[in-house]
Amino acid sequence: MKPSRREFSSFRYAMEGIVTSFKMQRHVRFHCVAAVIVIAAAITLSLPVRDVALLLFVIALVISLELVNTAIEAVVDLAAPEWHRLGKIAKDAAAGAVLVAAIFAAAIGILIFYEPVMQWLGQR
Ligand SMILES: Nc1ncnc2c1ncn2[C@@H]1O[C@H](COP(=O)(O)OP(=O)(O)OP(=O)(O)O)[C@@H](O)[C@H]1O
Repeated sequence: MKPSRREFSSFRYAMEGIVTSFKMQRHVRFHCVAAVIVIAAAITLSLPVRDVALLLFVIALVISLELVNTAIEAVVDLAAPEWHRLGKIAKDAAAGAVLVAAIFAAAIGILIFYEPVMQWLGQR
């Protein structure tokens, strides 16, 4: 079935959201660069498919939460340009969600990469 014009527009708007977030937020850029490095390292070290799948999952989780964080920041700035207690709660909680995902993603990365990296260093 051919995608309709409406579906194509939704996809284009979603892509615009990703690109805008990438341009606006240095944390999004940082996590995208980190993701490319992690994927390149996983390919170089020929990690098992399940490990690569888990890495792709946590990368998607962190970057998705970064995009949600951008959305919440924009909505708060629109609704409460001046300081507001609820605006602070919304922005801090959204940033906290990214932080929690990033910490667990780093922990998963260490667990997955530790042994292959040690083996690789031992061969040199
Ligand atoms: N309208 C507001 N009302 C209350 N507190 C706010 C408001 N705007 C920002 N803050 C506080 O300032 C912090 C930083 O907000 P800001 O919008 O500058 O995002 P940021 O964390 O600097 O993100 P980035 O650097 O990715 O733009 C928030 O986490 C929140 O604690």
